[in-house]
Parts: sequence; C-alpha cells; structure tokens
Amino acid sequence: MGNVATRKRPGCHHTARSDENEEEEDGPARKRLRIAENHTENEYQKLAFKSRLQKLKNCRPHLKRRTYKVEEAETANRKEFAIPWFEHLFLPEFPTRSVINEKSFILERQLGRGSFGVVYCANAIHDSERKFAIKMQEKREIISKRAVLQVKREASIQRLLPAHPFIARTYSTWQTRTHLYSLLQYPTGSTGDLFSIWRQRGSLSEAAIRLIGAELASAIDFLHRNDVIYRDVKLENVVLDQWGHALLIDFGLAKKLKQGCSTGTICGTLQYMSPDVASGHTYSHYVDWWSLGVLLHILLTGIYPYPNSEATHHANLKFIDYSTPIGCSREFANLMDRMLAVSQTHRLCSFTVLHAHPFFRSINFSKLEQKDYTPASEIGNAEYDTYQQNDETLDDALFKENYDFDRFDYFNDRF
Ligand SMILES: Nc1ncnc2c1ncn2[C@@H]1O[C@H](COP(=O)(O)OP(=O)(O)OP(=O)(O)O)[C@@H](O)[C@H]1O
Repeated sequence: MGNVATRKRPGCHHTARSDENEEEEDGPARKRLRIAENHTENEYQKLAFKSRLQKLKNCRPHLKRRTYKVEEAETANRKEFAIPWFEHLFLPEFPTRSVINEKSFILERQLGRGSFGVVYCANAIHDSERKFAIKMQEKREIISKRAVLQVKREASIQRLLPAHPFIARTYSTWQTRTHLYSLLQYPTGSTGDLFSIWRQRGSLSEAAIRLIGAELASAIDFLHRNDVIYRDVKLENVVLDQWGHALLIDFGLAKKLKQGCSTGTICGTLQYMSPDVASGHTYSHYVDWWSLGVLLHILLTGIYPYPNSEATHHANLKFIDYSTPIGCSREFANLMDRMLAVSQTHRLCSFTVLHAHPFFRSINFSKLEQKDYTPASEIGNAEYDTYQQNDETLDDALFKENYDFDRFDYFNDRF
C-alpha cells in the first residue's frame, strides 16, 4: 500500500492552477506554516527571538520609554511569533482565541471515534436544549500521521460551504495547546449512522431508500455545484435524525475541484471505490455517483454489487460478475444497472440523469429539500428478502476496511 501512497500521477492543469490559487489566497498563513514545517520547535523559537531582538533595537533608547516600548514591542511580536509552534501549525483554520470554546459546552456522551480523536454529543452551557456534535482531535496524532494539511483542508471546506439541509454544518473551530475542536451540527434526536441502522434493522424498504437516496443525491449535487468532490460516500458517513433525514458528515477526503477538472489521488473506501479511481487514471466528480450506487445497493440487498468484500488493496478490486438485483422493482433494478455500469458510456454520472430516472419520478426535489417527506416512516418496512441472493454477505470487519492510514502519506504534497 505504501507505493500507492507515494505514486505520482498527472493531474489536470486546472487542478494544479486551482491549488496554486489556494496558496496565493492564504499567502501569509501558508508562509507561517512553511516556516513552522521547515524548522524544529527550537529553531522556530530562535527565529522568533531574533525577530523580537530586531524590533527592540529599533526602539528609542530612552529608559522609561524603552521599558514601555519593550512591552509594546512584545505585544506587537506576540501577534506574529509568540504563539507556540504547535498552535501556529493549525492557523488560521483553528483559531487560538475563540469566543466559543470547549468551556461553552457540557459533554454528554461519545458518538463515535475518528482517526485522530473522538466525537461527542454536547449541550451548550447556556442553552441545555441545543445539542451539538463536538469533534475533538489530538494534535500529536495528526502531526505524527502527517495529516496537518488534510485536517486544515477538511475544516476550511466545511466552514466555507453554504448551508444545505442534508450536510452537517460546521459552526466553529478552535484549538487548545493539545487538541483541535470542531463544533458540528447534530441531527435532532439522532438515531445513529446509516451503517448502524442498517446493521440493526437489515435491508430498508424501497420507499425509504428512495427518500434517503434522493436526500444524499441532493447533497452530492450541491457539493459538486460548489466545486467540491466528496470521495467518501458510504453508510458510516451518513447520520439520520429522528425523522430519518440524512446528514452527510466527515469531509476528510473532500477536495476543492472545479467542475470539468479532474484529479488523480487514489483514495476512498475500497468497497465503494469506482473503477475510475481504482484504475489510477484521473477522474472527476462523477465518482461520487458510483459510491452512492454501492450504498443504495447495500441498503436493499445487504451485499456489495461486486465481489470485493475481501479486497485490501485497490489493485485487487474486481469489477466483474455484477448481477442485477432480483426481487425488487424494475425501476430500482435499472437504477442499479445504470449507476454501477463499469463502462462510463452506460453509467449514470450526473444529478440531471438521476433526477429524471423513473425510480425518483415520484420525488419532488424542492419539497424534499424543504423536508416535506419523512423517511423514518418508511424505515423498517423492508419487503426485500436478503436470502434471495447468496452472494458474498457483508462482514463487519471487512466493511470497515479502508485507506484511513495509507491515505495520509500523500495528503501533504498532492492531495
Ligand atoms: N455531526 C455529527 N453528528 C452525529 N454523529 C457524528 C457527527 N460527526 C461524527 N459523528 C460520529 O462520529 C464518528 C466519527 O466521526 P468522523 O467520521 O467525522 O471522524 P473522523 O475523524 O473524520 O473519522 P475518519 O477516521 O472516518 O475520517 C462518525 O462515524 C459518527 O458516528
């Protein structure tokens, strides 16, 4: 897997240019980051000291005034250098002084675990009715896995995105000496993530899949229209509220990518990875529609569409032996055939085509975005018999298999 991480492949020119633009935009912050990355903490402190000395030399040599100036100079310096290296690294995405901070909340319970820390459900101290999800990540872990830029990118993408009914909002981010914090939208009366729900209840009804699928499609289309490719659509990254509405979480693999441009990093969760990503060629936003197809297929049939449950490397993924689900409606079967077609010529690769597909004909997407439908009333009414198919069944351990650790190697230079 190591060679996967460091492999260089050509990206499109536009992508490269858009990355450059990103660098230009936050120039000073990047410069500080570069200084911080190129120096050890000791060297960094020496640099800070030298600069402070220089500023003191520039002060007037009148004693009283000098004393005064020393204080003034130190305050001025503090803005630029007195922030420890461990904090500088995560600026400006995670501010050091934030009005909202960890003291503004009471942690209630753990919701889940991520690669670098824990996500808690929390109550605001001054408003016990309001619940939030607080993601608390350890800086030490992030630095040791060389994922600083990835974490910063995730925070900036999420914070800059306009609000959408089916995407978890990031309200605030901040840092302490040891941890990064993200204050996230918590789905009201959450019933957990789609993976846990699917595991508890088994297959969902087509009516429920139609609504959840339409909500996720609306979220994915919104991301694409905002020049973001998500790259990690899977059951674990969708949480439901008490009415069964979907909320997309975890932007760890998302990337700013202008429509029409392509990128080439091999990343994602193996069982949801499209043939285009796995092949190592460049790809674009359409790969998210493939992953949504896999998710919908699992929700109905309980199995992966292709025999990849045991794959541990993208080169081992097989895109053969697909068979149309049986025992479901003709519309759903056709949707699966289209979304999971290996050939791009036959594949459903856009929201426009999905929106017009007979399976979603009964959905009014404007009403859907107003949350006029209630998926919860359809969840648990499964008519589909999973025993009809005796293909490979899902194994929890394998289901969780993904590139979590490998992917961080290549984030730093070319993600
Ligand atoms: N906004 C949220 N509301 C409810 N639960 C959440 C929320 N965000 C995260 N969780 C829970 O916490 C778990 C871990 O969160 P998340 O996947 O965002 O962390 P991560 O560090 O990005 O993980 P990963 O290693 O998968 O990238 C999720 O699987 C989910 O159960």
